[in-house]
Amino acid sequence: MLTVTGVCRSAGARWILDDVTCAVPAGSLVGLLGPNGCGKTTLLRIVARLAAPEVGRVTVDGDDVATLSRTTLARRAALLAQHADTDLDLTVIEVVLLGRTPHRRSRWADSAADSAAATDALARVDLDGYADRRWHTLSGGERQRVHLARALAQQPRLLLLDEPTNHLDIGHQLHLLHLVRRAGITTLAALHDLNLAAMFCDTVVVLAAGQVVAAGAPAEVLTPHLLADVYGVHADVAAHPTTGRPVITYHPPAS
Ligand SMILES: Nc1ncnc2c1ncn2[C@@H]1O[C@H](COP(=O)(O)OP(=O)(O)OP(=O)(O)O)[C@@H](O)[C@H]1O
Repeated sequence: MLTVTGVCRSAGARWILDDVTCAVPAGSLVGLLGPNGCGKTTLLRIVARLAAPEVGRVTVDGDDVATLSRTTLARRAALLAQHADTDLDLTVIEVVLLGRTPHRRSRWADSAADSAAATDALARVDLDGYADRRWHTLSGGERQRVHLARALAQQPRLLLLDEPTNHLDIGHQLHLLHLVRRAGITTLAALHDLNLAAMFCDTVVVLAAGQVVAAGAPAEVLTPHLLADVYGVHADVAAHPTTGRPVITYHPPAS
């Protein structure tokens, strides 16, 4: 389980996260929503301890992340960053094996378990046969899937995803979120596509200007009123005939 309690973070003279409290129950997928610049990436980075909060606390399975060693935290939590890239001339399997770093017994050799975890992770993102391809020859969507494979190979208890469906075609967007949901890993995912969030997330947390303005089941939170308030858009929200989950149809802006 992930808990975030009273987290504040400033940049210059303003708060970019202002008293943020939220939780991701064990095994659930929580969508972190909100418009550009509302603080989603900053919050994910604080949970991954790439940035520190000025106030507040983050715990993973009961332990304050500030007290965990880098290796212990890396064994527990994997972050798929928004603009993950590498300039190194690596093959796909070498990138995926980077996810094994916190588990390695030897700095120099991959164990059978490392190789098995990496090969399995590549298959799960639908990239069998890509192991020996060079990273720089991959398309944007293929790179995104390799990065997810790296995070899965890390075998984390907590998965932090920053816009994981970026660059992916609709088939792979659905496949990725289905995969994440079925993996049963405690996951906090920043998402811009509200229909995908509604389809896959157990609950959603909506940030606006660094504050939590709504949290709960997608059907409770994703109302026309909230979409107008937070995103400034007009939309109809209907219940899916089979799942009951919200389906959003946007209206073009009035000219
Ligand atoms: N180092 C920094 N210095 C100044 N401002 C910053 C810094 N880091 C983030 N910000 C600002 O904090 C706010 C939150 O940024 P953040 O990247 O967390 O937003 P986001 O919700 O992930 O946005 P997006 O949906 O566009 O990716 C933005 O206004 C951003 O410009």
